[in-house]
Amino acid sequence: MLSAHDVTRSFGGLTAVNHVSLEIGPREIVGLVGPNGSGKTTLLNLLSGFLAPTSGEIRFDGTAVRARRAWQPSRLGLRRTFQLPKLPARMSVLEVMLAGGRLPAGASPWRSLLTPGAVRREEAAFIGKAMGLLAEVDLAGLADHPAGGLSGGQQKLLGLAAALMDDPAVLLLDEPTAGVNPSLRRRMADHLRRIREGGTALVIVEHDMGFIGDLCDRCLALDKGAVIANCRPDELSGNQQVVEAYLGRRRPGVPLRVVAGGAVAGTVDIKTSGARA
Ligand SMILES: Nc1ncnc2c1ncn2[C@@H]1O[C@H](COP(=O)(O)OP(=O)(O)OP(=O)(O)O)[C@@H](O)[C@H]1O
Repeated sequence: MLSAHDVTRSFGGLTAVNHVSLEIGPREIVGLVGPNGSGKTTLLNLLSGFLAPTSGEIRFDGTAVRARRAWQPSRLGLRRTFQLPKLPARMSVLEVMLAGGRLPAGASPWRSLLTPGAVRREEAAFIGKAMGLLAEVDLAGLADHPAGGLSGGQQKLLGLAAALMDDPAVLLLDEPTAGVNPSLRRRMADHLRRIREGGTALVIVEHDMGFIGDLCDRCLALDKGAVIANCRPDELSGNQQVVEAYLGRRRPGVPLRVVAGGAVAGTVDIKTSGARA
């Protein structure tokens, strides 16, 4: 459905994404993991049509995704969230939601004049959908508040809810759990599973390996811009290349610090901080 064909993206002399080819299938949940600076966000930007590749091509259902035509990726059914969302501060939470979706057909002035009852019903359904999505992320009570007044975690949740207004075919999420409290993280995981059941494929950049293990069917691990593993989340810790990417090359006698645990039994939490051997 969504695919990358030998995609490279450079910034000056730095190659952030290096000859990556991949395929995301319908209703798949795929995690993008890797150490800091390994190219995850750049790859997400490329897949979502937010950034153009230096070489190679991104395709969605056979159509080339064109970053230069800003409206095209979302028309195709690709939506994304940001690591640090920049929401219009003065718009209310509900207005941000309504701006996230395509307007009902009633937006046409002629239709509003000729069939006002039908238009009112469509608008009520549109607002009802927005309120339902806000309720899923505990923000329905803040619908009239300015979006700029929300906490960082709440702004991320609003970004997620707004991205769902159009029922995207593929939703790409950049670190969705950063700044979100643990109980809401669990609800977010349930919510993302329901989104998949509704027919949307998910690509998730995330450092929380418990969240990844809990949710993803498959993981792509990146190192220095290249894909070094394409496997189930529980297979990551047994992959020597992945372990070395996180921890650095093993010196003789220095144990690998891969710590079992995380949010779900059987998943593996690869600790990155201060762990370079
Ligand atoms: N717009 C840009 N201009 C120059 N260099 C960039 C730009 N965007 C990313 N890079 C560089 O590309 C490399 C990959 O960055 P990227 O943000 O994709 O990594 P990441 O895996 O998402 O990192 P993190 O986990 O820390 O968010 C880094 O060296 C980064 O400095």
